[in-house]
Amino acid sequence: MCPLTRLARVSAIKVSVIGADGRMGSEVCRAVEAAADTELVGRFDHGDDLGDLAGADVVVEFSVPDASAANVAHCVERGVHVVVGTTGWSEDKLATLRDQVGARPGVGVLIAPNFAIGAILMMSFAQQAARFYESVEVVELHHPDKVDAPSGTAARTASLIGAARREAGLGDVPDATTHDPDGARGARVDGIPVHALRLRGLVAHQEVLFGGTGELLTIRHDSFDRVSFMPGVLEGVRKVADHPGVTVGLEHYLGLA
Ligand SMILES: NC(=O)C1=CN([C@@H]2O[C@H](COP(=O)(O)OP(=O)(O)OC[C@H]3O[C@@H](n4cnc5c(N)ncnc54)[C@H](O)[C@@H]3O)[C@@H](O)[C@H]2O)C=CC1
Ligand SMILES: O=C(O)C1=N[C@H](C(=O)O)C[C@H](O)C1
Repeated sequence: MCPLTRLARVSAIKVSVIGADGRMGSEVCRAVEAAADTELVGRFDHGDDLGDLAGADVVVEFSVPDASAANVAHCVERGVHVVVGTTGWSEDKLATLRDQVGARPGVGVLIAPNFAIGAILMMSFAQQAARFYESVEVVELHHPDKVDAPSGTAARTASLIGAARREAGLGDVPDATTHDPDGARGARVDGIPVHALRLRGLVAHQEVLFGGTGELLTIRHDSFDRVSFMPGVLEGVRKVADHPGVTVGLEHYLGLA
């Protein structure tokens, strides 16, 4: 860390939250207010003028997939670091963001499909296991108010598994299905079947099932409460300034990638 950055960190990190009235945004506001080294300076939601972002050093963005890219671009243009939890970051959107951030050297953007430490480990374990199993499917389970499917976590998990399988020279997952008019076999992400369940009472859950001859390995993670995401969000807020450019996945801040 450069001496100037260390000096700046003596005072609390000024944080604004976009999507502050939402389930995650409101939890983030509470966590930022409760932490000794962060100060909540701004709360923004749909229809608000983001302006100078209330003078924030770091913005935390949890809105909706259709709005996130424009919100993040607004922050980057003003030289403000951003920690993004919103889903829906396609390769195209990421490429545009990388260009925007490239024009603002020193600005850091963290895009994390999931901030829960157990979910990050689940993805890492799944990536490790992928080359050993002929079959794999991802099942994500969420609250029924979630607007996107499959979840960002499931899509990322499937992409990591797909890449690991290709690297290991594995072919397609075995599946004799020829007749599935209603899509009962789920979606495919990078060739990996992904199934999305929506049930009242749930928060955020995922199973990754690996099948081999005579055995099944199941890796499961459950977030029972949105507080599970907060240590990861705060870690992102503390470290984003030290990671200029665009980073996808909190694992890169945790020494796991
Ligand atoms: N990365 C992670 O660990 C997690 C990510 N998420 C993701 O975060 C996002 C938000 O999830 P929830 O908080 O459950 O949704 P939510 O629907 O409760 O909150 C979204 C908020 O964004 C606001 N909003 C809508 N359009 C906006 C705009 N143009 N500018 C600013 N604010 C706007 C809404 O009014 C609402 O208050 C989703 O994409 C979800 O998948 C959710 C949980 C954990
Ligand atoms: O909408 C949610 O709730 C969640 N969204 C993220 C996702 O789509 O992966 C993270 C977590 O699963 C909760």
